[in-house]
Amino acid sequence: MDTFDIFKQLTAGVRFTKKRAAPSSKPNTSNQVKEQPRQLPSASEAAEASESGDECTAKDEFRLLTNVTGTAPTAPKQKKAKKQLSKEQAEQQQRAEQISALRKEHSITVLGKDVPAPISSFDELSTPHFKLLPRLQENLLSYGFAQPTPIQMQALPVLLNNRALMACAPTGSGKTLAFLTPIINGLRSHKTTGLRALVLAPTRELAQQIYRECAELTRGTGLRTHFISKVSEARQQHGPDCKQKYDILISTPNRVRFLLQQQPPLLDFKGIEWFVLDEADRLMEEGQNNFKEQLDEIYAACTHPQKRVAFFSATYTVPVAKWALRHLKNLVRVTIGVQNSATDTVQQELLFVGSESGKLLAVREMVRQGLQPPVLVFVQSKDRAKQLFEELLYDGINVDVIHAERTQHQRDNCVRAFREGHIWVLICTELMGRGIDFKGVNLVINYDFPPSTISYIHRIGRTGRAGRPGRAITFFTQDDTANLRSIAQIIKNSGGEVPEYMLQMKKVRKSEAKMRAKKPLEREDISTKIRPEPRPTPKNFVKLQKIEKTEKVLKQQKHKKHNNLAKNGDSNALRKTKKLAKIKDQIESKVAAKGKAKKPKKSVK
Ligand SMILES: Nc1ncnc2c1ncn2[C@@H]1O[C@H](COP(=O)(O)OP(=O)(O)OP(=O)(O)O)[C@@H](O)[C@H]1O
Repeated sequence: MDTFDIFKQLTAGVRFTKKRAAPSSKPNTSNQVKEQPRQLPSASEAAEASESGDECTAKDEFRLLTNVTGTAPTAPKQKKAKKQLSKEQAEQQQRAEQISALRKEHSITVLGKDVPAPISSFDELSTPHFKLLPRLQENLLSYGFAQPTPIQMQALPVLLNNRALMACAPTGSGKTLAFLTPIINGLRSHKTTGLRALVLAPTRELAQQIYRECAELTRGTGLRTHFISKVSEARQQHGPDCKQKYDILISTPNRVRFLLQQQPPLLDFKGIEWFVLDEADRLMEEGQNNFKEQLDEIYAACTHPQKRVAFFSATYTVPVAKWALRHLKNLVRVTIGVQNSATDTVQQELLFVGSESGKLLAVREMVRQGLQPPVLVFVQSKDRAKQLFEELLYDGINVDVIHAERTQHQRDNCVRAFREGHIWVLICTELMGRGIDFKGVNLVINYDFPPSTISYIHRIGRTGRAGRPGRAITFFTQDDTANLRSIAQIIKNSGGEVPEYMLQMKKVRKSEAKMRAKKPLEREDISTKIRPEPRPTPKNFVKLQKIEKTEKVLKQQKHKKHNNLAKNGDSNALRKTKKLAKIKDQIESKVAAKGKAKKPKKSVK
């Protein structure tokens, strides 16, 4: 009598039901692997194994039905009968275990049915299973990367198998390459039919950066990529008379929507086969001044029945995941590490600076002790960016500033100068918080406390990219304590040290956190100057400057008339002078009135 017969006798008359084991919260721990010889399956073998669903197999578990009354004695603990596996089954099981081990090693978590196996080297992409274009493979290898990053390991096979993807991986972990490679491979060669791939990013700077990477990767493939810089030029580049047809378009939602809304529309998205969102959670944000509405319109214009959709970001919010689950068929979700966490290559510090004026003192002290450029400094608004720029400029620091009020040309120059090392300290707003890949940023200073944990993760992710070490210092004052606890928690989760009291602080209500994310704190101006009189608001200031300039011109005219060099314009000039003097008076009295209502500014010196 073998174990099976004993088991049968003991359980006679008892009904069993089969239940799947609850999914583990930890990635891939269900198939605990004993030390295997570290030989990985080839990509095609691995893909087959995982397509057969092996990595999803949960342990079967028998559960006695509670309402069954039976006379059978309680069965003593039996050893589970070991099923004899065929050679083929044993090989399959071994492959599945290796896949699971590879995922575990790189903290890859997958959700979805029959998720393709990860690759462990770029060479695997040239196997017949993936059919990577030889030229694309060449371009990929020309980067000289030793191996794919974890997100590339898993996202590449998923997208090359034409699955919808929602990918979450830390900042600076190579997500751009993970979505561009499958697009290029899918399109294969140039066609004159028009646009077939659309990549959207929240800022022009990020879209331009993706465009540059795409131009590198498409070298020699014949594929044509376009980046919409100015909508005014788009008519020639995309209008009905345009002869040049592009395959891939990279842009921001507002530019694309504007072109779609023209009559007739300047873009045709019927042929879009690849729809990719970088910084997807930002693009899916709802509400005023957010992208969701524009995105809905653009998505609706992409009517190709087989379009592939991919979302990438370092952070995700619940509504985005819900949207993806509702709208995307055959979705695979990939997470590297812990969702919504900071990259562990950044050494993070929180620095109490007492008050607003303490921030300037802290920066100056850091400069005195020796800053290691390049340094990025984040402030919460363009006005504050301008103020800090003025201060640091007078300190003789090689500094520049980038914000939405600067012209596109100025913004481009600024980014270029920072990339090339001509600028050492770049002051920026949230505009540069996401996606921008400045190589080798040594330090990020959060001069103004980030409005949310999501913003914190992206801002500090401008350093410590592609496995390099980085450092981030976040200033805080008494006014910033509301978000302090959650950011301290992020630091702790990524291996940093924070004082215990911060973790014990009271949690803020969700509604308050949301409000803070939308509306930053009002802060005292950044200034060390003693200003006896309030400064005019920037708008009035520009107006006054203009008036003063015109007055100067009129004065010159008057002088010319006096010398009999000009015969006209005398009465005109007089009238104009009077009018300007009146406007000037009005502005100055307005500014003075505002100043009385305001608190007098504190000064550091
Ligand atoms: N396999 C790789 N090995 C080493 N470096 C890589 C690899 N793939 C990409 N990189 C480099 O890593 C850097 C960051 O890549 P990328 O900008 O795509 O990051 P990201 O994940 O999109 O970051 P973010 O979330 O901040 O947008 C780039 O400079 C890129 O060239």
